[in-house]
Amino acid sequence: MKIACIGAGYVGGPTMAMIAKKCPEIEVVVVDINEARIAAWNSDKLPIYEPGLFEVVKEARGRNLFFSTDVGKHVGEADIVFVSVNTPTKTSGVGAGKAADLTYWEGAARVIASVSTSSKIIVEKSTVPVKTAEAIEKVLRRNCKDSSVHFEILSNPEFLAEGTAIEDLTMPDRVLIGGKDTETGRAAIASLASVYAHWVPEDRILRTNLWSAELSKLTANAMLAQRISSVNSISALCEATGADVQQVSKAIGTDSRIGPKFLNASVGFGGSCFQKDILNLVYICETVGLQQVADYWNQVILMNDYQKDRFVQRVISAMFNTISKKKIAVYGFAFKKDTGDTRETPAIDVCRGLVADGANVCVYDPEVTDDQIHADLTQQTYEWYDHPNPRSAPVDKKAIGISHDPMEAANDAHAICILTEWDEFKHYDYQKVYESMHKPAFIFDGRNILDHAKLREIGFIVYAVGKPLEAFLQKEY
Ligand SMILES: NC(=O)c1ccc[n+]([C@@H]2O[C@H](COP(=O)([O-])OP(=O)(O)OC[C@H]3O[C@@H](n4cnc5c(N)ncnc54)[C@H](O)[C@@H]3O)[C@@H](O)[C@H]2O)c1
Ligand SMILES: O=c1ccn([C@@H]2O[C@H](COP(=O)(O)OP(=O)(O)O[C@H]3O[C@H](CO)[C@@H](O)[C@H](O)[C@H]3O)[C@@H](O)[C@H]2O)c(=O)[nH]1
Repeated sequence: MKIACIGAGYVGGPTMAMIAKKCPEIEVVVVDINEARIAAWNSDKLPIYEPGLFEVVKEARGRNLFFSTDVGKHVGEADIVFVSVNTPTKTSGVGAGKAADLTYWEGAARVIASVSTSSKIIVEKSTVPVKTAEAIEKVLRRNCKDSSVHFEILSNPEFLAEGTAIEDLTMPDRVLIGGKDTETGRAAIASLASVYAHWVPEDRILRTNLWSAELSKLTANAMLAQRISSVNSISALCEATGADVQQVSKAIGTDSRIGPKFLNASVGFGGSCFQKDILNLVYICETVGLQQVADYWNQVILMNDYQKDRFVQRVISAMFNTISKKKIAVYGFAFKKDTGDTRETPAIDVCRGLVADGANVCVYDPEVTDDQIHADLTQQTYEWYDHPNPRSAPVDKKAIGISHDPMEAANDAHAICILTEWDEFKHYDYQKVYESMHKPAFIFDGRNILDHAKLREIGFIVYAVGKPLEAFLQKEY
């Protein structure tokens, strides 16, 4: 069996590496139009940072795992073609700011059609709107010159999270395969299931119809993001009342119907998926006339925007309503720990908000590159139609410092903002950090990862999301 995967990104690379590792008899080729990305996959410096990924790639690369820019050749030869291209939110035209942009998906489908001389199973790995399979099938059918070629489309959404991709792929909670309830549909599902069955227990391979699989992916992300927005909304109430959001999360999370995961209050959720997929869900609801359902899910995003903005307001008000010309160290720029990915990271909005109020930020992140930080903060980003962020304007490069040393970043600073939960932040010598800062020295813990009592003993004024406000902050706010 030969597998090709179109799209060598955060999903295509790790998922195919895992299939190649677990199925040595299957040839797996990951193809992409981005030459630099393919070159990086073929090198010792992979294009994405993901714990454990390099070991998996190294084991299979050159044996039965290959990375190539020759899209036509490898797709043409494959029995199964995974499509894991990007499906970002549309930024212009009908549905701008909400609908998924399927340009890359359709482009991939047209390539598949044009090079296919044998029948193939086409697997939707990208996250797509419900009914995409139907549209893609039409594109494939109408563009393939050989009428004897049959395309069977399956939906096999990916649930890995960045930072834990290898863990998630090694032991997935489930593998979801949606397909048609026809003879060829059932055969295709069985064929794809046999690939995963190399390492995934049979009872974790779920089979559904196409539309359920497509919708399950959007729903899973919406529900996960909703939990974060819910707990973040409660964090604001905790600060107003003296309750402690971590105690509340623990108390509710021990209820087995609620469960303990995804209840960490934070500066807001980021990442390339949650916002995009909820907007997509909202758009689908609107197009089928379900405005109340659309409004319900849109609120998850509005609450996330509120949380990011609330954090910036806290910083400003705590620091006597002026952060003009004050140096603020930002610890963490990635949207979560153990990744170098900054897509939709809350750090963008927070840094822009701080700079808009006159601060000089100095960013330290162990994985994100300087170029990425500069690009994220200085380039024009899309103004979301339904939730424009007043603090989202690009900022001047001069107001952004970047340091590769956390001690240096904090030196002469008035405040530190913790925006990513990198483990190393817990182990710094905060006594030394304190001594190098202006007084009063503030720490704004947007991830609740530090030892706040110890920091207060040292002399810091500490704000932590959803935790009881210390007297100093109550007076200032
Ligand atoms: N990032 C995640 O953690 C994650 C998890 C689950 C699902 N998803 C979904 O998976 C999809 C891919 O996400 P990603 O983060 O891997 O995106 P990505 O941007 O990292 O990678 C997509 C790749 O596809 C390539 N590409 C686009 N059109 C192409 C074409 N016609 N031919 C060849 N290559 C082409 C691009 O060059 C790019 O390298 C999205 O739909 C996303 O929503 C992402
Ligand atoms: O209790 C929590 C958990 C997460 N987050 C934040 O939420 C965002 C997303 O985190 P996470 O879901 O762990 O990472 P992603 O890589 O975005 O993974 C999500 O999005 C992927 C893309 O669709 C899905 O495949 C995954 O199942 C889904 O978890 C990050 O900013 C986290 O810091 C919180 O603030 N509090």
